Amino acid sequence: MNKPIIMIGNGGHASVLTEILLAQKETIIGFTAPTLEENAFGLTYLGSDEVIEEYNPSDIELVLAIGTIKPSPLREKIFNIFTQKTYHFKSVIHPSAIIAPSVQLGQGVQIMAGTIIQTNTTVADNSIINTGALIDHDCQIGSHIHIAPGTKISGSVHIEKGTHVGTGATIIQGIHIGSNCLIGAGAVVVSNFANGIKAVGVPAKEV
Ligand SMILES: CC(=O)SCCNC(=O)CCNC(=O)[C@H](O)C(C)(C)COP(=O)(O)OP(=O)(O)OC[C@H]1O[C@@H](n2cnc3c(N)ncnc32)[C@H](O)[C@@H]1OP(=O)(O)O
Repeated sequence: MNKPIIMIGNGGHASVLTEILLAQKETIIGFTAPTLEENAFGLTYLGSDEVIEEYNPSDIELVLAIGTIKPSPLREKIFNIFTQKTYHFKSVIHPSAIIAPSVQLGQGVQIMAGTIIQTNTTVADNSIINTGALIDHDCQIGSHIHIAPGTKISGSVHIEKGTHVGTGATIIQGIHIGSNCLIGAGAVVVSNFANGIKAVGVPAKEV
């Protein structure tokens, strides 16, 4: 039997994940947030993140439900704090996602509706592949990455940890993008980018 879940976060991204989990008949104990908040699905407010430690790591699973719009250390920090304490982050995968059998997924990945992930691609821990994103063959998507809605990533692209690829961006084949980069919405990436770069436009240029 699946373990009951605690959601960390209560924004729009949390709502999308909650709806997937409820449709999959998962049991959600409640959610954590810094302060008492209403929840769109009537989930119970448990308190701030520290309350999680009242639960035995072997009795529950966590879902990191905080969304991001740019590189942010927060998701990585929370993931590391709780995995070091032996808590496990559940992956959330929408049933409409098409994921090739050879794809390797890390812990706590979130694969939203309408995504396609092709042969031999890897998606490492705690990354979000958001609604309708396409990732073709042999890509390496690092940990703590957000591939925003509608992004198109061609074959053999390597993206390092913590990078945000903005809504509707396109990346041609074989590109390497370093860690903690911000690729703007709608950008067309045709050249490599080093760590920490912000790039926008068609073709994408560093800004
Ligand atoms: C389910 C979800 O919602 S997930 C969320 C997904 N969201 C995203 O992926 C958002 C990605 N973010 C973006 O594209 C942002 O516009 C950013 C990060 C590239 C720029 O944001 P900021 O740093 O705040 O820049 P700001 O909005 O002040 O604009 C600065 C300039 O860049 C331009 N600009 C901003 N974004 C882009 C873009 N994506 N492409 C080209 N130009 C851009 C602006 O027009 C402005 O130009 P100007 O100086 O000539 O007027």
